Amino acid sequence: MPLSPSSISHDIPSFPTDEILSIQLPPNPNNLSPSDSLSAPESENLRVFLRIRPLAPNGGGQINKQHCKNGWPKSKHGSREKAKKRTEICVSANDYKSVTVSPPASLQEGKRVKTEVYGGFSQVFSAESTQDEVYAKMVNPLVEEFLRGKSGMLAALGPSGSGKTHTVFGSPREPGMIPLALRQIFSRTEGCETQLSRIFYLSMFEICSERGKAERLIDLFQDVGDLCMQQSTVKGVQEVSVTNVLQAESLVARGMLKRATARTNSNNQSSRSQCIINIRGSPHSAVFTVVDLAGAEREKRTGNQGARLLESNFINNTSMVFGLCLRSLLEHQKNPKKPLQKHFQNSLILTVKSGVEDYLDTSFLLRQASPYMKIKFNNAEEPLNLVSTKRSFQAFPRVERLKRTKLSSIEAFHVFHLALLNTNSIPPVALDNCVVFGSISLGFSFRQMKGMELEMDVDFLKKVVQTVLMLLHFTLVVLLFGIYHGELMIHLASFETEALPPEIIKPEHCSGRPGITINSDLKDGTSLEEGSTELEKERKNVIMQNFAKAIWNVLKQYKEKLEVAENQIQILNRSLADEKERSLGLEIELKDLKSNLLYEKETSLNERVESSTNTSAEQEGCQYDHEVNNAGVVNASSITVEDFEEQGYQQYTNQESEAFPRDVDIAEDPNDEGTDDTQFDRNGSDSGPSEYVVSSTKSLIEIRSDSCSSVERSQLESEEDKKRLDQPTMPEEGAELTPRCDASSATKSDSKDNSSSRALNAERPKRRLLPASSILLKNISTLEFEDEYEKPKVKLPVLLRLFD
Ligand SMILES: Nc1ncnc2c1ncn2[C@@H]1O[C@H](COP(=O)(O)OP(=O)(O)OP(=O)(O)O)[C@@H](O)[C@H]1O
Repeated sequence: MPLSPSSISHDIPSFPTDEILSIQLPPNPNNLSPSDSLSAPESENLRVFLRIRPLAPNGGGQINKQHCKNGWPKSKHGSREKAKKRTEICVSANDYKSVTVSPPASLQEGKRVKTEVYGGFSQVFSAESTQDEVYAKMVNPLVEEFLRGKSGMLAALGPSGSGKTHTVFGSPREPGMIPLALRQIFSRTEGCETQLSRIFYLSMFEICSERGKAERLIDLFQDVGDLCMQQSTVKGVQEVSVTNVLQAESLVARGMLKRATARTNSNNQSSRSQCIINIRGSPHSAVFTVVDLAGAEREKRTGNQGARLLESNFINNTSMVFGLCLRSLLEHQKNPKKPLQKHFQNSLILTVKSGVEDYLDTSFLLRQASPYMKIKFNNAEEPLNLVSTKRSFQAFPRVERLKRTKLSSIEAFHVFHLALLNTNSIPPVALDNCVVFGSISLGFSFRQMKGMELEMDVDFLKKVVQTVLMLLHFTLVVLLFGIYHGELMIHLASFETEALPPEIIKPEHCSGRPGITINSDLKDGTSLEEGSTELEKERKNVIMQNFAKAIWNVLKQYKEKLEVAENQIQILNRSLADEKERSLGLEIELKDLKSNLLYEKETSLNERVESSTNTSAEQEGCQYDHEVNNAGVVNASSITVEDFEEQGYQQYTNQESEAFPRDVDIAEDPNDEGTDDTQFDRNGSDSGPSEYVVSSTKSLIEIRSDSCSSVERSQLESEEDKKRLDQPTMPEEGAELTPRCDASSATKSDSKDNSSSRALNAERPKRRLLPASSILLKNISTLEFEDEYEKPKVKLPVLLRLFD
């Protein structure tokens, strides 16, 4: 049973892109920090402290008896009520981790503001807490880390007059975090043997607004004019070396004197700038940074106008952008696969005022900042010397350049994080104006978009792989291998390793990546690099192996399919040869049938002609006793129907009657010669058909034919003849022919026979024979035929169609 082409299976599997892409790979060592490869990262939240400023005897920080220069005069209306309010508080510590914020009664009624509890702080410092307590719990760990070589940062954030500056710098009676830290630093190094180990470098500068239009960077230790910012780096900041705590404290005090402050309705000595202080151990050691941010202000509260108002706008903008940056870090928490790497010990101190008048400021800050506690970092242990390496870099790339560079999200966060935390160069830039922060934020969005681009690339690649393979199968497997393992990997690699700013290049960023080198003096970094390179090699091997396996499976499947297809082709070839043989046989059969048909036609025509000849003879008065003894086969190949029709029936009839034996017997009873029912009376040789009177009531002509005759054709012809017979000129049955020929005359005229009849027939036009032949055909059609080719005749149309 030959297989039909439709039965061939076409379910060739598509390229297993999904299988390949779902291959589980070991983690990329490039994405791991050195500590990751050694031990599980220690996750840690951003430490957020809260300090509640006590109520001032005169009403918090609003101690003005005389209104400030650039502020609206305070309204004296309702001062009694306000004095009463000053004794009320809006925030109180529940325990060392949470506070309750209660709105004033007036707000509770009108605006349905509810009491809120904020928890999760690293430590809540109540209004009664002292500077030492705050230092001990908040700054002491940072300083300890700093002395062990790990950088750290503390930033103070809060509304104006909430005690940021008081906390950071303090007063001579209540020294703040900086003086206390300096004391601790120098006290710990007193026992050191070498002088060098007791030298520390201090720098202090501020970023303030210049009439609300631009930012100014001012070195607070030296009068060297405004600092400039090059490639997002503050250039020209002077580091002053100090060898004892007194030097350091006096230096800081001098800087504080220089810092821009102004009296506002909220604070007698309100800071008008962001102030950054760096303490560095040695040229190649960690940095401890403290940031005293300018507090957000409410115009209504401060009553600022003019230059103060412009300052307020600047301060509020920077505070807002700082908050946005922290929120970006928060957003990053949603991606559990890419935790933030923390290279610095960092803390945030929130300061709030506890007065009921300050409810809005306090509530707003806590609402805004409490989520910051959820910011998580993975502790990334940093080699001691790395800080110094970082320190040696002078240029931090411009923000514009960041937009062009390709970084993974994690690296983008490194940029931001370092911008936030690396106070050697970044915070001055990061905090100086909203544009810089905004740009960093934009840069981050750009990174996220790049991440999307990567996903799109993978999806697109999948589609391309599937589509192209459907068309080109094997040939493109190799090419796709190149695309997948070459371009995609290259893309990923470039995505990850596109030039990082040198300042933030860390061993975990650089190891094993081409084009990025680590400072050769980093012994730890070098070993890490080697280990990481090996890991990456191993990872690449796994990728290659898995990919090769997938390709191998595909090729195997295709080979099987190919074998099946080849078998099917062989089967089809065999069945095709059989069909050809069959068709050849049928062709031969058809030829035979054609020749038989032709012969039959000729036979029938001959009979017609003979009949007509007999009729003519009878018409001439001669009664024929026509007996044909010859039997034979017509050589059909020498005759065609067309020739026959062209040359006339008669001619062929005559020739055939002589040349070929006939298979047709027209038997007539010799005894009935004289009384033959078929009598032809003839008036003369020239008599036309109109003169014939045929008596055919007892026509006993028997025609036996061995050869087949086309029934259909006979029927058609008989129909034509019928029409002719039905013509009114036809004689009726029983009608007698006149003149009548008797049998004797017919016998006599037998000698004349053929020659004379031939001559007559040759002259006689074709039409004149028709009535007689029609009669004959009519009779023939009523006779029974023994037709051995009956069956092939039925099949003829089918065969003919086959050879069309
Ligand atoms: N914990 C505290 N104990 C006693 N007095 C405090 C405390 N905190 C702040 N003060 C006092 O409150 C006043 C305002 O404090 P401070 O100047 O530090 O506020 P600030 O947050 O820095 O304001 P700004 O943002 O306007 O600079 C100061 O006179 C300060 O002495």
